[in-house]
Amino acid sequence: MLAVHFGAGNIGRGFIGQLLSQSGYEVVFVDVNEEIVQKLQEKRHYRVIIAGEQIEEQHVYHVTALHSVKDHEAVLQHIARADFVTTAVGPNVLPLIAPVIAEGIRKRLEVNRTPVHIIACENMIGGSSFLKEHVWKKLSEEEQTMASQYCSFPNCAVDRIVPNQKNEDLLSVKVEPFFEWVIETKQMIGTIPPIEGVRIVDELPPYIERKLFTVNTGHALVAYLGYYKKFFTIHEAMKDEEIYADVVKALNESGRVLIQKYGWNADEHQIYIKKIVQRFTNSAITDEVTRVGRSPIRKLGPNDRLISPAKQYYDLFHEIPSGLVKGIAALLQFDYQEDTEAMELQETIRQMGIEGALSRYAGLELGHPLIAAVKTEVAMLAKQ
Ligand SMILES: NC(=O)c1ccc[n+]([C@@H]2O[C@H](COP(=O)([O-])OP(=O)(O)OC[C@H]3O[C@@H](n4cnc5c(N)ncnc54)[C@H](O)[C@@H]3O)[C@@H](O)[C@H]2O)c1
Ligand SMILES: O=P(O)(O)OC[C@@H](O)[C@@H](O)[C@H](O)[C@H](O)CO
Repeated sequence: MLAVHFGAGNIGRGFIGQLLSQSGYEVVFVDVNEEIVQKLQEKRHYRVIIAGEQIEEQHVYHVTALHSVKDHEAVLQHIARADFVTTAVGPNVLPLIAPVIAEGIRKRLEVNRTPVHIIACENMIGGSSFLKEHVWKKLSEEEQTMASQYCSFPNCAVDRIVPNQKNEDLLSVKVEPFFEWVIETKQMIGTIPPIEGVRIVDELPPYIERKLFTVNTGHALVAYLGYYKKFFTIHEAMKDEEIYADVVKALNESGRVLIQKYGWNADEHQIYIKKIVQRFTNSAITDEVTRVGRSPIRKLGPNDRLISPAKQYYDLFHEIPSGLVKGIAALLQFDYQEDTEAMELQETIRQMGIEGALSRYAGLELGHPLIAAVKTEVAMLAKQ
């Protein structure tokens, strides 16, 4: 059994690769980082350090790697044989890897007419569908028709906090104990081969929105408010009583939307929120606010973790969700110089103002009541 996984980074090694390997798959990572690729080829093994109240080590075997440009032909051959093709490269990179996946599918159609599941494990709604759109652009109509019989792109939600790594050896990954991987079966071709620990559901939207609008919404608030107050890590920022209270407030707002929209049980959702808030306080991992706040333009998107729940809240309840609005205001202050999106966002705010930036990146129409609320919150933050 073979899995080809694009992106041997934090979540790739620390979660997807680990689960696939433990489920009996030979895992071939594909990456552009030559150092990581070489080390994986050499060692064919790495450690996952599970850091909670206790520290536990798990060993991941039967892994290797290919360079996505230098080993192009080998990547295609592996896609042609794989049972799974998975990705964890970041939403903005999916269009860049789509051409090689399309070529791999083309090769596969020549030599192997069995189903393959192509799954984007990214923090976004409809990640695999988005990848499919880009792959399809590279195939002819005839190839698309053939590929439709064998290649499915099930959407999924993945959850495990994996910080940037600072270990002695390059391949080890320190992760939190919690994990969740939910895959949607709708429109799947054939049955999904078993992967240990994966939950299979008919319809993904309730699960991906619950994850993105709780874990990632809360995480974004801690990151941006923490950065604003000059905290270095997420767990340090969570010790600030005001930030803690702001996170809980915003999660109750997104929770109100999720409960109303999907019928989640209110008491169970409170337990879910508590568990997530507790995960953010884990001091056994060092997760920098700048990692969690990375790519603020992506995070300001209309379907992403702050704007989508805020807009849905306003549309459903005709009230301003002041906790979520504070998170958006804090995002607009994120001026981390090493983050190119943060720099672009700051430049846009300088040129077009907050209203212009929210209209351009968040898709809020000029005059939307959320814009005025964000502006008020930005002014309040400035007074602190
Ligand atoms: N880290 C987490 O806690 C976490 C949890 C859940 C989901 N995710 C999602 O997983 C994705 C990856 O996040 P991450 O934290 O692992 O990031 P990361 O930067 O650690 O890993 C991304 C990897 O992709 C590789 N890459 C970049 N361009 C590539 C290309 N063209 N071809 C092949 N590989 C390429 C990079 O070299 C890197 O190794 C993101 O969408 C993120 O939202 C992350
Ligand atoms: O990966 P991003 O940039 O979309 O979001 C940053 C973090 O919130 C994220 O990586 C979480 O750690 C992860 O989603 C937990 O499952």
